[in-house]
Amino acid sequence: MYKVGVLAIQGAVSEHIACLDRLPDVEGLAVKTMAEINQVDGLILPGGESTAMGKILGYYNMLEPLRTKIANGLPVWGTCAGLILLAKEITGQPVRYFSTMDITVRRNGYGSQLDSFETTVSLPNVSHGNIPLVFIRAPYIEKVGESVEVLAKIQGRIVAAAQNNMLVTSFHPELTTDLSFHRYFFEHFIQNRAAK
Ligand SMILES: NC(=O)CC[C@H](N)C(=O)O
Repeated sequence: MYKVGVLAIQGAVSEHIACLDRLPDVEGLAVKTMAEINQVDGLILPGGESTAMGKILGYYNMLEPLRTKIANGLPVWGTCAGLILLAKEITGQPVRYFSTMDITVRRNGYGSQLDSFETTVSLPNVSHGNIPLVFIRAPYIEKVGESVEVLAKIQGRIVAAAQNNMLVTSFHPELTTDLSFHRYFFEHFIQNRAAK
């Protein structure tokens, strides 16, 4: 049984856990402390509000130790606000959080009119069927470094990417019934890594 944590500070935590628990061999756990994070095989940074999560992580002195764990290879998947926490650059704002992934992200990148929308995409590398995507005040990735793999683009904008042990999506797979991205994170970032 693999343990996958969901950082339970704020945001869409229980939805991710429900998806993880539907995967064979996976137990989803809400994690709040470094002691709890040290027990898991992988970590999801959920959607929510990156500013609030960053402040609380700072308040509990978790930014540095968690950054070190991610830099040392902890498999991590940032959805939406979680993507912002991992980005090295955030357009128009000086504050950075873990700053481990070589991407430049634009917060609330779809503006007020298209604050939230849904679409579907075909990503043969991730799943055979069409994948439903839910965007909620979503960021998008403006620029990626050389060692970043772009996984998905919508309307010409990068919305999913990977680098080493890090996966990011600007949408919310945990708000759909489709498990493609949860399975992809588990199989490619956690299970394969453990087998190496
Ligand atoms: N759904 C989300 O996670 C939204 C992210 C939020 N707009 C932020 O900037 O942190």
